[in-house]
Amino acid sequence: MDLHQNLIGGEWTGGEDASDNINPSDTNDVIGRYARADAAATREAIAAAKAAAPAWARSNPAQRHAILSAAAAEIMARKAELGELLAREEGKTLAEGIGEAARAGQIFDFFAGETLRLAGDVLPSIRPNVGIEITREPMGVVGIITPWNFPIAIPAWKIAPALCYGNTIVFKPADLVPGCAWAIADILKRAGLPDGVLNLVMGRGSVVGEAILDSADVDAVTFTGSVGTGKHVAAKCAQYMRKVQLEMGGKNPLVVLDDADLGIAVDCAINGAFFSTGQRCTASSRLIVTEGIHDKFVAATIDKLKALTVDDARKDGTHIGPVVDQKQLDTDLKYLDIGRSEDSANLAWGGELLNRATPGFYLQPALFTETTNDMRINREEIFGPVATVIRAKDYDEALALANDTPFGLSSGICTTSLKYATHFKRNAEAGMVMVNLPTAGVDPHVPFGGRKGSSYGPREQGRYAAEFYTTVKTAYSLA
Ligand SMILES: NC(=O)C1=CN([C@@H]2O[C@H](COP(=O)(O)OP(=O)(O)OC[C@H]3O[C@@H](n4cnc5c(N)ncnc54)[C@H](OP(=O)(O)O)[C@@H]3O)[C@@H](O)[C@H]2O)C=CC1
Ligand SMILES: O=C(O)CCC(=O)C(=O)O
Repeated sequence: MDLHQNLIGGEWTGGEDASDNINPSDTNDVIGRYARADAAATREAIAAAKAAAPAWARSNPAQRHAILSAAAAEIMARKAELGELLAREEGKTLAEGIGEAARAGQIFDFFAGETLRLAGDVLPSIRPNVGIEITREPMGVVGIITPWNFPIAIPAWKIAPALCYGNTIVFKPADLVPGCAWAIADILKRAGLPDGVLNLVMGRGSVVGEAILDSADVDAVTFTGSVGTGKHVAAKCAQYMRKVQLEMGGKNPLVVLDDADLGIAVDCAINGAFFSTGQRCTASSRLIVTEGIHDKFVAATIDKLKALTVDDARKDGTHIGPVVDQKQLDTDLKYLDIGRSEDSANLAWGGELLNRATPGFYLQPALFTETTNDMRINREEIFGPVATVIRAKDYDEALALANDTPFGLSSGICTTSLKYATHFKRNAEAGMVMVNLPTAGVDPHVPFGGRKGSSYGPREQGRYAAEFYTTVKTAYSLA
């Protein structure tokens, strides 16, 4: 079986230690073998990124544009193949996998354009004959640590802006999904990225991740993953006074008001809570529903859930693929038990393990009703196909419940009232607000991120990405 090596200083290298990339829809299916770097190899990658940094920082916008555009074009041209790889290694459905690959292409395309729009300010000083220039410079070496749930889009939305703004990279993808990460590195190398500008170091967080965090030569770290690891990353970065950006969990509410269009509300709930097997930090895990529509909404949602097909991610007709691995499945099952043990909570549908033609991590989507916001299933991120319904007496109570969470990533409302939609947009304590749309599923060219325990540091994506990937310089000169 082909060994996929790490990319360090422009050379494909390593692989003495390697892991099998396993298909969660069929655990007998090994996608390939992928190298696992150790701390020494990670330090080499950091040294390569450091050595490449001055030249890349001075590279001209046309060169960066050409490379990012070529990568975008190749990702787009290969979106079906890359989407299939994604579905095979992560368990998203084929349609979702292809959609995510296309999104990665759009992100590279966006930042290719941004290379040609880099700008600064020229200002007069309050002193006579003095001029001021405000410019943005790259941070230097950026450590990129990504999770398993968006194996191509999240690396794309960290790598593309890092390169656009002139940084070099040490990229550590999640150990569970090295396939898409390797494909991106391969595409960028062939697109003409100079040696050492992007270094791929696959392997474990406890080894590769720690080596990145422990290096004084890494100037900034961007991380997406769990709250626990995120806090650890932030603490380590503080020791080095290093810039850090964290995207972590969510416990995103979808408020459904009496005046909502029932069809839209149910579609938003099904999509937001259960698509991508609920493994999205933007998933609508809390459905907050007012009294007048509650019973109709629950009945219609369960009808739709009954019609969903849970099966092999790449099979025609599959709506929901498997859970990503045994560890995440165990977490989902643990929270199902926690929910079942709550006094009032009622597991109204789902939660059963499913057998399919191949051995995989198949779990029936689950809906708890009659839950209260203080239950653990409503406080803690589950990250699986499990959602809850919470009753609210009116809009004011629904808004208060929506905001009563340690998280603040995405918040949604289904209503036909302009008054409530407008009030919710202003008062939802979240980085992203959705009106009559699922809480998950965002555009590639606008800021992404949250508040409270969900995010830390500057926003990702769109032009706002410049805040993290650059540092501002103010230069004064006597005319
Ligand atoms: N907000 C989000 O988008 C995501 C949230 N999660 C949440 O996290 C839970 C657990 O998922 P998990 O994959 O374990 O999340 P982690 O936070 O552990 O993993 C995210 C990334 O951090 C790496 N990492 C782990 N430990 C360290 C460390 N000590 N230093 C540096 N990097 C490290 C991981 O490496 P490795 O390759 O070893 O995993 C991975 O690349 C999920 O159930 C879910 O609740 C998970 C994924 C995404
Ligand atoms: O909902 C989306 O489109 C993005 C979600 C995401 O980035 C995540 O779950 O990590």
